[in-house]
Amino acid sequence: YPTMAEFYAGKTVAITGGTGFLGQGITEKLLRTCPDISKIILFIRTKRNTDPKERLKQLAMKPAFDILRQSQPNFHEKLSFVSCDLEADDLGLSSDDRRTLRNEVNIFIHSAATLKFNEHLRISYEMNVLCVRRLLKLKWNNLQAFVHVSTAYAHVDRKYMKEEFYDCGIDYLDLEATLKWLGDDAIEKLTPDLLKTRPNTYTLTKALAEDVICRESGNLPTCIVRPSMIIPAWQEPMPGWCTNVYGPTAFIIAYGKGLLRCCLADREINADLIPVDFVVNGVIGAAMKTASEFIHRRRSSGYNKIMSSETARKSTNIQIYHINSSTTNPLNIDKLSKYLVAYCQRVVYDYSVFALQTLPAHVMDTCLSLANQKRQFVKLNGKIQSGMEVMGFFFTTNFQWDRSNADRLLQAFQPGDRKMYNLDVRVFTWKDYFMTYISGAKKFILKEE
Ligand SMILES: CCCCCCCCCCCCCCCCCCCC(=O)SCCNC(=O)CCNC(=O)[C@H](O)C(C)(C)COP(=O)(O)OP(=O)(O)OC[C@H]1O[C@@H](n2cnc3c(N)ncnc32)[C@H](O)[C@@H]1OP(=O)(O)O
Ligand SMILES: NC(=O)C1=CN([C@@H]2O[C@H](COP(=O)(O)OP(=O)(O)OC[C@H]3O[C@@H](n4cnc5c(N)ncnc54)[C@H](OP(=O)(O)O)[C@@H]3O)[C@@H](O)[C@H]2O)C=CC1
Repeated sequence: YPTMAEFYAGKTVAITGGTGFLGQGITEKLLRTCPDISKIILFIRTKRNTDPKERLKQLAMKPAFDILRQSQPNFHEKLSFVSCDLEADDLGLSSDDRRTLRNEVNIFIHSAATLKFNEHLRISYEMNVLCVRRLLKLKWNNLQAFVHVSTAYAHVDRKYMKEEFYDCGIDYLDLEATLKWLGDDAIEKLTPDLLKTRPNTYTLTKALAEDVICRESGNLPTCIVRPSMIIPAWQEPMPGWCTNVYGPTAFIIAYGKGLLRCCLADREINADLIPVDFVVNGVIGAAMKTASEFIHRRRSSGYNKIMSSETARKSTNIQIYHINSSTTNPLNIDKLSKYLVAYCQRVVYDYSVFALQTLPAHVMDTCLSLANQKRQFVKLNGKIQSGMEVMGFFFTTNFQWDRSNADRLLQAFQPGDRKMYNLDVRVFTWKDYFMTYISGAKKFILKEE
């Protein structure tokens, strides 16, 4: 395998979700560490009346690029965009942009998704599953790697996950046909039956998307990266860097602000959290390995007929990489217990929340009202509790992951790259990292010094 910088020299990379947390990290690292990369094309939609062109400008000003801006002030010249709407039939792409993508893109990274756990199944399906089907059909002429970002929690109907495809129990073609004629209310009623033991529509649709990759990617050089819960950066682009409050981040902030005291969690479980820089390295490295092997095989790429799920799973050579922490550097929730009260029994949790959070929130709001100020604590407490409801499943269930493939991926990197694109989480201690996490949340989310 070549070095990462050699591999990406002269390459055109396209990224969906480039405006998101992981996408920003990937874009920054590629530009900073692979100086001869030709171009990065970001899929950007119009959002809150801001068009993609303006959003790209705003993106280049974001903190993710602060370090890069110092060494390469003109880095934005390598960034371009295609205007998209990934929920639309034609992905919202113009015919010119389709042509550009078909002919120019060498590496494609699909990171866009809706991450809302409780999203309506129709929206979650369209964004997380149907969009993947549409992207695979783009008739890529020069593609060397198609990297699909999934999640280590895609198959949470199991307790132990290998880096392989699993039967989802639902055929996405059947589901897609059903969603076409069912109304939104009926879908909502049917959703619990479809989820079975899964906690939410997010995990179901991410699992179905993997089935799409398995059955429909044909000869395209494809791989899947499954990160666990992505949290602020350990080191890159800067310690603590983050852009959202997903996963435990909202709770850590709420805890720091004195709004959270109780957690619906089992102390025995290992929390699988992974700083974003390791995931960025995994995606960049997986693309390099997939493409290098593809170039070596000199197989023609192209879109094939859809295979049955079982045949596809038996015959596939698509590599899957678990980028996680608990396999090699576990974080036991018990270690957090001096900071908060964790209850795994529902009834005890409900009473504790009432006594330690809800009641004080009402008292505080009453004081605010008396002082003629706006009430806020009851509303905030409600948000924290609804967040805890959707996260509770993950805080009370223990999972284990095999990560042999991810370890082999690191071995495929040139010795000089193994540090710069490290995937081995044993290099930090959780105690030290948490100081970084907390100061990152303060700086990048709360905008406090
Ligand atoms: C010291 C305390 C430590 C506590 C630590 C506890 C132990 C840690 C154990 C860790 C175990 C491991 C966890 C594994 C989790 C696996 C997850 C799977 C991995 C993935 O693939 S990533 C997907 C991650 N997705 C999310 O995290 C999304 C979670 N959020 C949602 O689903 C929704 O936002 C939510 C919370 C249901 C609200 O939805 P909705 O009402 O429709 O509104 P919005 O989404 O528009 O958001 C409204 C409002 O809520 C804020 N928000 C977002 N996330 C949370 C949250 N987790 N808790 C509380 N509030 C949240 C959001 O920012 C919005 O705020 P505004 O102020 O803008 O209104
Ligand atoms: N964050 C995490 O903890 C984990 C994430 N993952 C996976 O990693 C990937 C990236 O997640 P992350 O970066 O954290 O998420 P973010 O929410 O930060 O980013 C999501 C990205 O998807 C884009 N997107 C969403 N809907 C559309 C749409 N209809 N059209 C075009 N773009 C759209 C968003 O664009 P816009 O800016 O326009 O909203 C944004 O760029 C996802 O596939 C997720 O499932 C996996 C495990 C854990």
